[in-house]
Amino acid sequence: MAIIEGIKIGCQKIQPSLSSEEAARWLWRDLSFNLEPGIQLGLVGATGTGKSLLLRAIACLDPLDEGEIRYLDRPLSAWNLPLYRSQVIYLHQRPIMFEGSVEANLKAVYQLAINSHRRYDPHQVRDLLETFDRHPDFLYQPATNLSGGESQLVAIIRALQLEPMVLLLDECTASLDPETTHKVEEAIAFWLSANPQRACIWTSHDPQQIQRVTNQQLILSPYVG
Ligand SMILES: Nc1ncnc2c1ncn2[C@@H]1O[C@H](COP(=O)(O)OP(=O)(O)OP(=O)(O)O)[C@@H](O)[C@H]1O
Repeated sequence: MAIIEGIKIGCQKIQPSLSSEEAARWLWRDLSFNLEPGIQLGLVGATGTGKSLLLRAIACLDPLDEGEIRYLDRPLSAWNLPLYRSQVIYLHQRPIMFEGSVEANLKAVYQLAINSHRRYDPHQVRDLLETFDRHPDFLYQPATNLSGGESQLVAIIRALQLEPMVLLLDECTASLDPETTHKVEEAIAFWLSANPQRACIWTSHDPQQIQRVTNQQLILSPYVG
């Protein structure tokens, strides 16, 4: 059974400056896909074809205009949203950091009611920091002063510590150097291998990365209606 299934989904781009007939055009339509367990799916398409929008729709952050997305064979509307979002995590290219230290940012997710049964695990976090060659003192840095790449690392650790089932990786290594990018790819592969039911979707502007890490690809083409 697919973990996530898109059934004839469509999304329109709203262009308020245009006349009403032209104002809404389909970015993608009649799009169907399956995300199977164990798969790293590459979402491929030119700039502006709606890759981020598709990941955000899967994460239930943007609505669809047509069709249905299902998680574990149930429509997203049938899921408790916080529970769904704790299992299917979207990683933004420019993650938002809260005021406070890196560690405060990592701990913040445990204040959500859906994670109240979990505890922040300093050993797990230190292991992840080590994986990414970060000194433990990194935890005490003010998170709002981090570089783009450092913020991406914090966002990746923040997600991995929650042991989600699906990661939606939206150019999540775009600001990292090649060596750290490889370490992130390895950490994602390790996370995936720890549970055969897990899967992830990558977008990247680096075709080599898509070739390297993904074992299936979904090509988004501009919709011609
Ligand atoms: N919620 C939304 N509803 C409709 N259209 C949107 C929405 N959010 C963004 N768009 C538009 O959809 C188009 C596709 O944006 P998106 O960021 O998904 O593209 P992308 O394929 O990820 O591009 P890139 O490769 O540059 O990252 C853009 O023109 C954007 O303005």
